[in-house]
Amino acid sequence: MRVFVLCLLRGTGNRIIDFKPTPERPFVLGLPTGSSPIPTYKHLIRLVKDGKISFKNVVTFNMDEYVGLPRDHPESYHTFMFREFFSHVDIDPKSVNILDGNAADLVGECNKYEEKIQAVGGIELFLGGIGEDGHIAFNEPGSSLASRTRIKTLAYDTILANARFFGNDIAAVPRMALTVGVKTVLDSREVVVVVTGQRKALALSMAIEHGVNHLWTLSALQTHPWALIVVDEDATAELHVKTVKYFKSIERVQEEVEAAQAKLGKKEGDEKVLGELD
Ligand SMILES: N[C@@H]1[C@@H](O)[C@H](O)[C@@H](COP(=O)(O)O)O[C@@H]1O
Repeated sequence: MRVFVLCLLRGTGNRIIDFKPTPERPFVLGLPTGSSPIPTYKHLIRLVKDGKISFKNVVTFNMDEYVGLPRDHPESYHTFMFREFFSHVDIDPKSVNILDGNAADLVGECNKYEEKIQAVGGIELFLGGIGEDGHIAFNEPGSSLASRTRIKTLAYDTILANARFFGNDIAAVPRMALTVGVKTVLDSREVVVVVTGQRKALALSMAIEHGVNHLWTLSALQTHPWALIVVDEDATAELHVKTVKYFKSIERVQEEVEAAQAKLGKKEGDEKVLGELD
Protein backbone atom coordinates (compact mmCIF):
# COMPACT_ATOMS: atom_id res chain seq x y z
CA MET A 1 0.00 0.00 0.00
CA ARG A 2 1.34 3.43 -0.92
CA VAL A 3 0.44 6.61 0.97
CA PHE A 4 0.99 10.03 -0.61
CA VAL A 5 1.06 12.99 1.75
CA LEU A 6 -0.01 16.38 0.43
CA CYS A 7 -0.34 15.18 -3.07
CA LEU A 8 -3.15 15.85 -5.51
CA LEU A 9 -5.03 12.82 -6.72
CA ARG A 10 -3.21 12.10 -9.94
CA GLY A 11 -3.61 9.84 -12.82
CA THR A 12 -7.29 8.92 -13.32
CA GLY A 13 -7.36 10.71 -16.69
CA ASN A 14 -4.14 9.04 -17.76
CA ARG A 15 -5.38 5.62 -16.71
CA ILE A 16 -8.35 6.02 -19.04
CA ILE A 17 -6.19 7.26 -21.94
CA ASP A 18 -3.55 4.54 -21.49
CA PHE A 19 -6.24 1.86 -21.37
CA LYS A 20 -7.50 2.94 -24.83
CA PRO A 21 -11.08 1.90 -24.05
CA THR A 22 -13.41 0.78 -26.84
CA PRO A 23 -17.11 -0.13 -26.80
CA GLU A 24 -16.07 -3.82 -26.68
CA ARG A 25 -13.43 -3.22 -23.98
CA PRO A 26 -14.58 -0.29 -21.81
CA PHE A 27 -12.66 1.17 -18.90
CA VAL A 28 -14.54 0.17 -15.75
CA LEU A 29 -14.38 2.78 -13.02
CA GLY A 30 -15.67 2.54 -9.43
CA LEU A 31 -16.81 5.86 -7.96
CA PRO A 32 -17.62 7.33 -4.54
CA THR A 33 -19.79 10.18 -3.28
CA GLY A 34 -18.93 12.64 -0.50
CA SER A 35 -16.85 15.79 -0.40
CA SER A 36 -13.51 13.98 -0.82
CA PRO A 37 -13.86 13.14 -4.54
CA ILE A 38 -15.21 16.54 -5.60
CA PRO A 39 -11.81 18.05 -6.57
CA THR A 40 -11.14 14.92 -8.65
CA TYR A 41 -14.54 15.22 -10.37
CA LYS A 42 -13.90 18.90 -11.11
CA HIS A 43 -10.52 18.04 -12.57
CA LEU A 44 -11.91 15.24 -14.75
CA ILE A 45 -14.72 17.53 -15.97
CA ARG A 46 -12.11 20.09 -17.01
CA LEU A 47 -10.14 17.45 -18.92
CA VAL A 48 -13.30 16.41 -20.77
CA LYS A 49 -14.22 20.03 -21.56
CA ASP A 50 -10.66 20.60 -22.86
CA GLY A 51 -11.08 17.56 -25.11
CA LYS A 52 -8.24 15.67 -23.39
CA ILE A 53 -10.25 12.67 -22.25
CA SER A 54 -13.61 11.12 -23.01
CA PHE A 55 -15.99 9.00 -20.95
CA LYS A 56 -17.71 7.55 -24.03
CA ASN A 57 -16.17 4.14 -23.45
CA VAL A 58 -16.14 4.27 -19.67
CA VAL A 59 -18.55 2.21 -17.54
CA THR A 60 -19.01 3.29 -13.92
CA PHE A 61 -20.19 1.57 -10.76
CA ASN A 62 -20.97 3.65 -7.71
CA MET A 63 -20.04 2.39 -4.28
CA ASP A 64 -23.32 2.80 -2.47
CA GLU A 65 -26.81 4.28 -2.19
CA TYR A 66 -29.25 4.91 0.64
CA VAL A 67 -32.20 2.54 1.03
CA GLY A 68 -35.65 4.10 0.73
CA LEU A 69 -34.60 7.62 -0.24
CA PRO A 70 -36.39 8.66 -3.44
CA ARG A 71 -33.99 8.59 -6.40
CA ASP A 72 -34.63 12.29 -7.08
CA HIS A 73 -34.12 13.35 -3.44
CA PRO A 74 -31.41 16.06 -3.35
CA GLU A 75 -29.28 13.88 -1.05
CA SER A 76 -29.63 10.59 -2.88
CA TYR A 77 -26.33 9.40 -4.34
CA HIS A 78 -28.02 9.28 -7.76
CA THR A 79 -28.74 13.00 -7.55
CA PHE A 80 -25.26 13.72 -6.18
CA MET A 81 -23.48 11.86 -8.97
CA PHE A 82 -25.41 13.50 -11.81
CA ARG A 83 -25.18 16.95 -10.20
CA GLU A 84 -21.44 16.77 -9.42
CA PHE A 85 -20.17 14.68 -12.30
CA PHE A 86 -22.15 12.71 -14.86
CA SER A 87 -24.15 15.59 -16.32
CA HIS A 88 -20.89 17.46 -17.06
CA VAL A 89 -19.07 14.70 -18.96
CA ASP A 90 -19.76 12.78 -22.15
CA ILE A 91 -20.68 9.47 -20.49
CA ASP A 92 -23.59 7.45 -21.90
CA PRO A 93 -26.15 7.35 -19.02
CA LYS A 94 -26.62 3.64 -19.87
CA SER A 95 -23.01 3.10 -18.76
CA VAL A 96 -23.72 4.53 -15.30
CA ASN A 97 -24.48 1.94 -12.63
CA ILE A 98 -25.80 3.03 -9.24
CA LEU A 99 -27.49 0.66 -6.82
CA ASP A 100 -31.27 1.13 -6.60
CA GLY A 101 -32.12 1.62 -2.93
CA ASN A 102 -35.83 1.47 -3.81
CA ALA A 103 -35.75 -1.88 -5.61
CA ALA A 104 -38.55 -4.26 -4.62
CA ASP A 105 -35.98 -7.01 -4.12
CA LEU A 106 -32.96 -5.40 -2.46
CA VAL A 107 -31.00 -8.64 -2.13
CA GLY A 108 -31.61 -9.39 -5.81
CA GLU A 109 -30.50 -5.85 -6.69
CA CYS A 110 -27.19 -6.39 -4.84
CA ASN A 111 -26.57 -9.78 -6.45
CA LYS A 112 -27.32 -8.37 -9.90
CA TYR A 113 -24.79 -5.57 -9.26
CA GLU A 114 -22.01 -8.06 -8.52
CA GLU A 115 -22.94 -10.06 -11.63
CA LYS A 116 -22.89 -6.94 -13.77
CA ILE A 117 -19.41 -6.01 -12.50
CA GLN A 118 -18.21 -9.50 -13.44
CA ALA A 119 -19.92 -9.33 -16.83
CA VAL A 120 -17.96 -6.21 -17.84
CA GLY A 121 -14.66 -7.77 -16.77
CA GLY A 122 -14.30 -6.40 -13.24
CA ILE A 123 -13.39 -2.93 -12.02
CA GLU A 124 -10.14 -1.47 -13.30
CA LEU A 125 -9.86 1.41 -10.84
CA PHE A 126 -11.94 2.01 -7.72
CA LEU A 127 -11.83 5.56 -6.36
CA GLY A 128 -13.03 5.94 -2.78
CA GLY A 129 -13.33 8.01 0.34
CA ILE A 130 -13.80 6.95 3.96
CA GLY A 131 -16.04 7.77 6.89
CA GLU A 132 -14.71 8.93 10.24
CA ASP A 133 -15.03 5.38 11.55
CA GLY A 134 -12.79 4.16 8.73
CA HIS A 135 -15.62 2.71 6.62
CA ILE A 136 -14.96 2.31 2.93
CA ALA A 137 -18.16 2.63 0.85
CA PHE A 138 -20.70 1.86 3.61
CA ASN A 139 -18.71 -1.04 5.06
CA GLU A 140 -19.18 -0.04 8.66
CA PRO A 141 -17.01 -1.36 11.53
CA GLY A 142 -17.44 -5.10 11.88
CA SER A 143 -18.16 -5.69 8.19
CA SER A 144 -16.73 -8.91 6.91
CA LEU A 145 -13.56 -8.33 4.94
CA ALA A 146 -14.95 -10.95 2.54
CA SER A 147 -18.22 -9.02 2.09
CA ARG A 148 -19.86 -8.40 -1.27
CA THR A 149 -22.60 -6.00 -2.36
CA ARG A 150 -25.37 -6.13 0.22
CA ILE A 151 -27.76 -4.25 2.50
CA LYS A 152 -26.01 -2.58 5.42
CA THR A 153 -27.39 -0.97 8.55
CA LEU A 154 -25.60 2.34 9.13
CA ALA A 155 -23.57 2.98 12.27
CA TYR A 156 -25.00 5.66 14.54
CA ASP A 157 -21.78 7.72 14.10
CA THR A 158 -22.34 7.70 10.33
CA ILE A 159 -25.97 8.77 10.76
CA LEU A 160 -24.78 11.66 12.96
CA ALA A 161 -22.02 12.60 10.48
CA ASN A 162 -24.47 12.61 7.56
CA ALA A 163 -27.21 14.55 9.38
CA ARG A 164 -25.55 17.78 8.09
CA PHE A 165 -26.88 16.86 4.62
CA PHE A 166 -30.43 16.47 5.99
CA GLY A 167 -30.80 19.87 7.67
CA ASN A 168 -29.16 18.45 10.85
CA ASP A 169 -32.29 16.34 11.33
CA ILE A 170 -30.97 12.99 12.56
CA ALA A 171 -34.39 11.41 12.08
CA ALA A 172 -34.31 12.24 8.36
CA VAL A 173 -31.09 10.30 7.67
CA PRO A 174 -31.76 6.87 6.15
CA ARG A 175 -30.82 4.00 8.47
CA MET A 176 -29.82 1.57 5.77
CA ALA A 177 -27.84 1.54 2.55
CA LEU A 178 -26.86 -0.76 -0.27
CA THR A 179 -23.09 -0.94 -0.58
CA VAL A 180 -20.41 -2.79 -2.46
CA GLY A 181 -18.52 -5.09 -0.08
CA VAL A 182 -14.93 -4.88 1.10
CA LYS A 183 -14.13 -7.80 -1.19
CA THR A 184 -15.81 -6.05 -4.13
CA VAL A 185 -13.37 -3.16 -3.64
CA LEU A 186 -10.40 -5.48 -3.10
CA ASP A 187 -11.21 -7.32 -6.35
CA SER A 188 -10.65 -4.21 -8.44
CA ARG A 189 -7.28 -4.01 -10.11
CA GLU A 190 -6.37 -0.69 -8.51
CA VAL A 191 -7.80 1.25 -5.55
CA VAL A 192 -7.23 4.94 -4.82
CA VAL A 193 -8.72 6.42 -1.64
CA VAL A 194 -8.71 10.07 -0.57
CA VAL A 195 -8.52 10.81 3.17
CA THR A 196 -8.59 14.44 4.24
CA GLY A 197 -9.13 16.37 7.45
CA GLN A 198 -8.38 15.78 11.10
CA ARG A 199 -11.76 14.01 11.61
CA LYS A 200 -10.36 11.06 9.65
CA ALA A 201 -6.94 11.04 11.38
CA LEU A 202 -7.67 8.16 13.77
CA ALA A 203 -9.12 6.04 10.95
CA LEU A 204 -6.01 6.65 8.84
CA SER A 205 -3.73 5.65 11.68
CA MET A 206 -5.74 2.49 12.39
CA ALA A 207 -5.73 1.60 8.70
CA ILE A 208 -2.03 1.98 8.00
CA GLU A 209 -0.15 1.69 11.30
CA HIS A 210 -2.05 -1.29 12.70
CA GLY A 211 -3.02 -4.69 11.36
CA VAL A 212 -5.86 -5.63 9.02
CA ASN A 213 -9.00 -5.34 11.14
CA HIS A 214 -12.71 -5.51 10.37
CA LEU A 215 -13.34 -2.66 12.84
CA TRP A 216 -11.48 -0.31 10.46
CA THR A 217 -12.44 -1.62 7.05
CA LEU A 218 -10.05 0.70 5.17
CA SER A 219 -7.24 -1.42 6.68
CA ALA A 220 -8.22 -4.22 4.26
CA LEU A 221 -6.33 -2.28 1.58
CA GLN A 222 -3.13 -3.57 3.19
CA THR A 223 -3.88 -6.83 1.40
CA HIS A 224 -4.37 -5.19 -2.01
CA PRO A 225 -1.48 -5.38 -4.48
CA TRP A 226 -2.05 -1.91 -5.94
CA ALA A 227 -3.67 0.46 -3.47
CA LEU A 228 -2.92 4.13 -2.95
CA ILE A 229 -4.17 6.39 -0.15
CA VAL A 230 -3.90 10.13 -0.83
CA VAL A 231 -4.01 12.23 2.34
CA ASP A 232 -3.65 15.85 3.40
CA GLU A 233 -1.51 17.08 6.29
CA ASP A 234 -4.51 17.30 8.69
CA ALA A 235 -5.35 13.63 8.20
CA THR A 236 -1.84 12.67 9.39
CA ALA A 237 -2.47 14.14 12.89
CA GLU A 238 -2.62 10.74 14.60
CA LEU A 239 0.26 9.14 12.71
CA HIS A 240 3.70 8.67 14.24
CA VAL A 241 6.17 11.29 13.02
CA LYS A 242 8.33 8.46 11.68
CA THR A 243 5.40 7.09 9.63
CA VAL A 244 4.83 10.47 7.98
CA LYS A 245 8.56 10.91 7.38
CA TYR A 246 8.78 7.44 5.90
CA PHE A 247 5.98 7.99 3.36
CA LYS A 248 7.29 11.46 2.49
CA SER A 249 10.74 10.02 1.83
CA ILE A 250 9.22 7.40 -0.47
CA GLU A 251 7.42 10.20 -2.30
CA ARG A 252 10.70 12.10 -2.71
CA VAL A 253 12.48 9.06 -4.12
CA GLN A 254 9.54 8.45 -6.47
CA GLU A 255 9.76 12.04 -7.70
CA GLU A 256 13.50 11.59 -8.33
CA VAL A 257 12.81 8.44 -10.32
CA GLU A 258 10.09 10.17 -12.35
CA ALA A 259 12.35 13.18 -13.01
CA ALA A 260 15.13 10.87 -14.19
CA GLN A 261 12.70 8.99 -16.44
CA ALA A 262 11.38 12.25 -17.85
CA LYS A 263 14.92 13.39 -18.63
CA LEU A 264 15.63 10.10 -20.34
CA GLY A 265 12.35 10.30 -22.24
CA LYS A 266 13.15 13.83 -23.40
CA LYS A 267 16.54 12.68 -24.63
CA GLU A 268 15.00 9.80 -26.54
CA GLY A 269 11.97 11.82 -27.64
CA ASP A 270 9.73 9.39 -25.75
CA GLU A 271 6.42 11.25 -25.62
CA LYS A 272 4.78 8.62 -23.42
CA VAL A 273 6.97 9.20 -20.36
CA LEU A 274 6.18 12.90 -20.52
CA GLY A 275 2.52 12.44 -21.25
CA GLU A 276 1.10 13.01 -17.73
CA LEU A 277 -2.15 14.91 -17.77
CA ASP A 278 -2.98 15.18 -14.12
N1 LIG B 1 -20.87 6.22 2.04
C1 LIG B 1 -20.13 7.42 1.94
C2 LIG B 1 -18.67 7.03 1.82
O1 LIG B 1 -18.48 6.28 0.64
C3 LIG B 1 -17.83 8.29 1.81
O2 LIG B 1 -16.49 7.93 1.66
C4 LIG B 1 -18.06 9.05 3.11
C5 LIG B 1 -17.15 10.24 3.31
O3 LIG B 1 -17.67 11.44 2.89
P1 LIG B 1 -16.80 12.76 2.87
O4 LIG B 1 -15.83 12.62 1.74
O5 LIG B 1 -17.79 13.85 2.64
O6 LIG B 1 -16.12 12.87 4.19
O7 LIG B 1 -19.41 9.43 3.13
C6 LIG B 1 -20.35 8.37 3.12
O8 LIG B 1 -20.31 7.71 4.32
